[in-house]
Amino acid sequence: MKIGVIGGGAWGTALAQVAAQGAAPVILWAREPEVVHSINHHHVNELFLSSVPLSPTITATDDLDALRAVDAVLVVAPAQHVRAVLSATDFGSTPLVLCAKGIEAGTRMLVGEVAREAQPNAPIAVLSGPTFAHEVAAGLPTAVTLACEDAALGVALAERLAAPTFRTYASDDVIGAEIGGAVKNVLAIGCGVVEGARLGQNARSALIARGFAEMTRFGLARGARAETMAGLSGLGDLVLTCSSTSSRNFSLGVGLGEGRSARELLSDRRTVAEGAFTAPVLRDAAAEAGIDMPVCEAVCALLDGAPVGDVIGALLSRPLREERG
Ligand SMILES: NC(=O)c1ccc[n+]([C@@H]2O[C@H](COP(=O)([O-])OP(=O)(O)OC[C@H]3O[C@@H](n4cnc5c(N)ncnc54)[C@H](O)[C@@H]3O)[C@@H](O)[C@H]2O)c1
Ligand SMILES: O=P(O)(O)OC[C@H](O)CO
Repeated sequence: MKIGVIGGGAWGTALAQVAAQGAAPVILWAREPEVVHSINHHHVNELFLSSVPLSPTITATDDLDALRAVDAVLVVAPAQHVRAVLSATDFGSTPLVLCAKGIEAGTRMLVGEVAREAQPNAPIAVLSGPTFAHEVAAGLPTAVTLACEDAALGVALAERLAAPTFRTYASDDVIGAEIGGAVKNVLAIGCGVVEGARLGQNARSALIARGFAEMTRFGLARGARAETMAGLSGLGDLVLTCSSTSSRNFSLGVGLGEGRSARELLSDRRTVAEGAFTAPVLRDAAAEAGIDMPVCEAVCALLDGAPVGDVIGALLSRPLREERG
């Protein structure tokens, strides 16, 4: 199975490296000419993942049509750009493995829904889990969920993408895998705020647990399974992303907690913090569906510039309730 990758950011590059194990040829589309040049001439992605030498069997291109000849395409553009890249060419019935974590602004669609609209003939799978790109590219042990409604295709993709240090777990819960990845980015911003404002480890754990309850409520309402929310692509990724400044979302939250503005923190950055885009979309989708998501609402308020003390005070002064659900 020849693999193509859309997106030459850190994650697309790391996944290309995984797919190139055993000297398999991989073709990667990158938007930035300097990324194409750096990979083809120096076997490294200087711009987004300079820490790891890449397999010489990875070829970069600026021509999306070059990916029409592969057997499966990993879609690793940021969530807000997936529609544009998938609308630029016709992938026919080539399977698309969606690796972005977010919800599209405006439509409130998950990336899978966007992909089905843009490429109606392509079977869809989702790859998600606790995966810092630099660790995966360095060959550190990692496990992910590979969700696909077509069980046979899911197993084939899981086997093709597995590597000695990259373990894939097949699932048929596509929506659950997507929702975990999208929601954890928003919660990671909240945990970063707790860190930046020095609110303590107790507060961070409380936020992870209550945030997980929100993620699960939202997931179940959209048809996800509880076991998926508690798995690699849900709780697993939530814990990772809420624990480390290696996370761009957590780091954004740290900056907010230190009193800097989202506008300042997000200006001029080349790398993506998906949670900043997903947070208001998630808040609105939850409100429309009558799903209580106070932590996500708090993150939106912080992104909008509300003082940390006011937002935390409002969260803590909510009426006491049972923990259940
Ligand atoms: N980095 C990780 O550790 C990691 C791990 C798992 C999932 N992800 C997810 O993968 C997706 C991509 O993140 P990343 O970390 O590879 O990106 P990145 O932050 O390393 O790089 C930014 C990417 O955005 C692309 N981009 C910017 N503007 C664009 C546009 N107008 N159209 C198309 N592409 C554009 C750039 O070309 C580049 O590929 C995100 O949804 C992220 O949540 C990232
Ligand atoms: O750096 P972040 O916050 O985008 O997180 C990267 C991955 O999603 C972690 O699994």
